Amino acid sequence: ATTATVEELERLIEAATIEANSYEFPTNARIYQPENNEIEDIGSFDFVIIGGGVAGSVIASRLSEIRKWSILVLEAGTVVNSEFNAMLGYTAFLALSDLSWGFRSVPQTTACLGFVNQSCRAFRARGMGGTSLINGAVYERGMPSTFDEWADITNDPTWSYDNVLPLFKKSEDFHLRNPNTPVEWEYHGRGGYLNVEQKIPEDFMTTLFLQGHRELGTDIIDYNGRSQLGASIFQLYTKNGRRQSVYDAFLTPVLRRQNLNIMTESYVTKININKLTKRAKGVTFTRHGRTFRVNAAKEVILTAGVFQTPQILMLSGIGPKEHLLDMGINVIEDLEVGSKLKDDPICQALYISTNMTRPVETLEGRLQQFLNGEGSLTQAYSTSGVAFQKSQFEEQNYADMEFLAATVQRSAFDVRYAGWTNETYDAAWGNNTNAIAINIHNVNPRSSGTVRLNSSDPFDYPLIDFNMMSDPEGHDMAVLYEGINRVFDLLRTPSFQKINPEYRGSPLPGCEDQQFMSREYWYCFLRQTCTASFHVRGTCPMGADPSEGAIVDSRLRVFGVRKLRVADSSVLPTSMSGHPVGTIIMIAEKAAETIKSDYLPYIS
Ligand SMILES: Cc1cc2nc3c(=O)[nH]c(=O)nc-3n(C[C@H](O)[C@H](O)[C@H](O)COP(=O)(O)OP(=O)(O)OC[C@H]3O[C@@H](n4cnc5c(N)ncnc54)[C@H](O)[C@@H]3O)c2cc1C
Repeated sequence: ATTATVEELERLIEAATIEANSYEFPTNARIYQPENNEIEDIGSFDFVIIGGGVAGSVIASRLSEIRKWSILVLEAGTVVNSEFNAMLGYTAFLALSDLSWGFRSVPQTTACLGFVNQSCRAFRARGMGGTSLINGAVYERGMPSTFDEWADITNDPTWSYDNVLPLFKKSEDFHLRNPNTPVEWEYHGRGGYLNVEQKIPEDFMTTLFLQGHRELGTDIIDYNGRSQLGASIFQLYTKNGRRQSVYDAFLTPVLRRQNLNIMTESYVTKININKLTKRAKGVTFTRHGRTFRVNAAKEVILTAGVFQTPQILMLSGIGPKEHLLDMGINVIEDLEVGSKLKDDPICQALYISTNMTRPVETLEGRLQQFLNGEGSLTQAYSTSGVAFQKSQFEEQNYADMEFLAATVQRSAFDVRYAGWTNETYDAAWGNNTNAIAINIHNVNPRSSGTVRLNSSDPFDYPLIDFNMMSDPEGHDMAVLYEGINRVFDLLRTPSFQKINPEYRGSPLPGCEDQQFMSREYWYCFLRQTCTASFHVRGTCPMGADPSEGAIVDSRLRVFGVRKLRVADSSVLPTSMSGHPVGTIIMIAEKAAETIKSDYLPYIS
């Protein structure tokens, strides 16, 4: 609920627009640098959690249920409490604000070629709630068989879908707002911390998207039910149309717990590990120009996200031996940390002209709708239709393509947000009018990249190399090209034909030598326009064998180091074909249950 008025929201939007259009991203973390070399000890907590993001918030909430345990969360950002942030419709503005770490990839050679410096944006947020402060709030779990595969990879049946489904349900409070959405109730939870709902009212484009898919013979499904394959409507973890960060959902209700301690603006530089016993003893962090050391009586739990979790491990001596030695860091454990970075390439540049006229909506009208929990500002994407499909190359039963429909307008802001070069954007846009875009994700790619240290200085940003669409067999490119053909199939359906769709892009810079709209042209188009979808994972994958690249075991313990767990997006051992927050929350729930069973003998 809010007491804000339309006028107050208008003022917030004005201020955020100015900030988003002028914000310069930091290129390092020097704002956290201490003023001197003194280190102050601040005592001991049972569990020290590094990073109060999605996973960190869930784990802190669940561990602090045990009143005799003291919990400390160290988070680099602050607690964010702004009415502006509640409006999902302004999500892109939040990524261009000081909530954003401002990471970018190193220059790429196989994707993001039409972006400034051939670099993909790598948005991550700081603040309690982590990247859920700036994300699209889509709630999705992936295919049930993903988790059976995780059980095989880890040799641990507790990761099978039957065993993790109760954890998904435990977190969830599902509400059916749009009755057109099929729901398989047995897969949904009620009464959990995380409200899940759909945007209302359903917009024209969503209805059209579903109708077009029906005409192609695609089932309309609950993608969080028994199968993910089909077309559907987004499930969002918003509450009455307002952003609900994972901090809002899991920690705000329990802040009164005396054993729960949260220190914001606290930047962790190192996990302190006894070199002889290889036991994590505690953590060093900086805060307001000073350096502190805190002891972890039971464990250190690392949830600093997919880029900074591996960075902190490497700074602490856990990582690929050669790389650590190059950086002048003493090696405590030689593990392939940061060596399997994965993100899903997304092509958002397939703009299609239509004869659709948009309903005229005033800002005041949209804000009024938002205050009633409805309308375009309650969702990050312009429409709610989504389809998960299998390409001809997918040998198992996973979705490897995701399609979203968007209504779009030519906008300098989009260029800035995505990091396009103007030339590529202008050519992709071409002569479009009343455009829509059908976005294509490859949600099960084979290519992977790396996260490495830039130096041994904890205030340098890590080096992020996505290396998307680089697999030698060309599988990822072939899937995306099939995606382009499927978009044109959708546009040929009777429902879409009514809006007179037409491709009116111009030849892209760098692709002039290819015959326009030939297969070779589209391959070039994809390399120029595909970028990261921010569903990054896998920098510390879970597995059974560190010699095969696993960093944590099935109980999320770092191999070879005692009293240290990793429990965030870094540990996903495979893709879960889509938007990861639902799965990361489940992993965090499982981490908390595992820790409880390790320390409390009466819990099995
Ligand atoms: C623009 C955008 C849209 C997205 N949309 C969706 C979506 O709709 N649905 C979905 O499922 N996923 C979405 N995602 C992805 C999703 O938000 C992330 O996968 C998820 O938040 C990762 O959770 P995490 O716990 O691993 O890390 P985070 O949530 O990123 O949390 C890590 C926390 O650690 C803190 N931290 C890092 N380093 C330090 C340090 N040295 N010291 C102290 N604290 C530190 C950070 O400040 C942060 O708060 C989106 C991402 C982006 C960027």
